[in-house]
Amino acid sequence: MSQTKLRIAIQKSGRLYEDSVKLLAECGIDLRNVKDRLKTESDNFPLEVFFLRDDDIPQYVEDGVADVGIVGENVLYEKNKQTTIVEQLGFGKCRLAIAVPRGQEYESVKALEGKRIATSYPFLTKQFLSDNNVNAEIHEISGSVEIAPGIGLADVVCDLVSSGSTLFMNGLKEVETILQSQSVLIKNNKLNEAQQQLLKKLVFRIQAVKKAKRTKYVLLNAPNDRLKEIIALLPGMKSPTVLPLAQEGWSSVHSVLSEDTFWDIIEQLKDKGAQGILVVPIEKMII
Ligand SMILES: Nc1ncnc2c1ncn2[C@@H]1O[C@H](COP(=O)(O)OP(=O)(O)OP(=O)(O)O)[C@@H](O)[C@H]1O
Ligand SMILES: O=P(O)(O)OC[C@H]1O[C@H](OP(=O)(O)OP(=O)(O)O)[C@H](O)[C@@H]1O
Ligand SMILES: [Mg+2]
Repeated sequence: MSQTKLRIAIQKSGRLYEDSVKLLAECGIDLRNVKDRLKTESDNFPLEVFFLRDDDIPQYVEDGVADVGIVGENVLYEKNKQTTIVEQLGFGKCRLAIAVPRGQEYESVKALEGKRIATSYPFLTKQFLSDNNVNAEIHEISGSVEIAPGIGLADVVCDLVSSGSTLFMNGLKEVETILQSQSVLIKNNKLNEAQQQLLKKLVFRIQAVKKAKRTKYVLLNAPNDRLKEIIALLPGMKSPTVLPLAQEGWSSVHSVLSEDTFWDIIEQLKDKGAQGILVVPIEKMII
């Protein structure tokens, strides 16, 4: 009997391609010949990879042509297919927003009444308008949305924004955020037992990579007479490791710190007499 493989759909090229392939690599999954291929597989994990347009990924996962997929929440909610989010992946962060010409006054969503809105996200735009009881005309276009007001195609746009520089360059200002988005791993709703087991393995690895990215390994030298205070500042995975230094009266302390509290704790450690603080990245973190 042939071995079950998990089939994953990722973007063929574009904003999510590199991060998706990198994530698989960080999970220790080697892919054969990625370049210019529409399909490939791994030699060291039972995984087949399909490279697709991101717009098609939710449909393929709903249909079970692919078991799982990596796609932006913006596309996932726009396509409105029956799939389940398994894990947020933290890349491709952007927002879907409404923008109007910079010189135009805008007080509330009512200002959109009767306007022509250019967007590649008709479903989400319609939903936003109807939630706000606004009637407007939607013009669906597949790209270069931000130039629409400048060429007389529309009065307003609803498109993805990250740094805001595309809006700025086209003389537009952001007035409403419809959705905050990042890439997510989605799954088909009817995976069999074998597929679910493989997905569990993949998610376990993804979570270990994600945790490691949020944490740092810290090594420092502490004077023994302040060791207690220094240890009290450090969480560690269970508790910090303490080893005697060759120089009497000093210890080496090792711990794991989360990115959120990192700088704050480092400052306090210095105040308490810690020296020679080394901060090292962690590749994987399994708790
Ligand atoms: N400026 C941005 N910053 C961060 N993430 C973004 C940005 N623009 C888009 N994204 C995210 O990346 C995804 C892919 O964007 P991209 O521009 O590559 O899409 P596309 O041109 O529709 O690609 P495809 O050819 O696969 O249809 C978007 O759906 C969104 O989730
Ligand atoms: O706020 P910013 O940082 O300027 O990013 C926003 C732009 O990024 C995306 O397009 P992309 O550059 O991916 O090109 P595309 O039009 O080919 O999708 C999006 O459609 C916006 O146009
Ligand atoms: Mg697309």
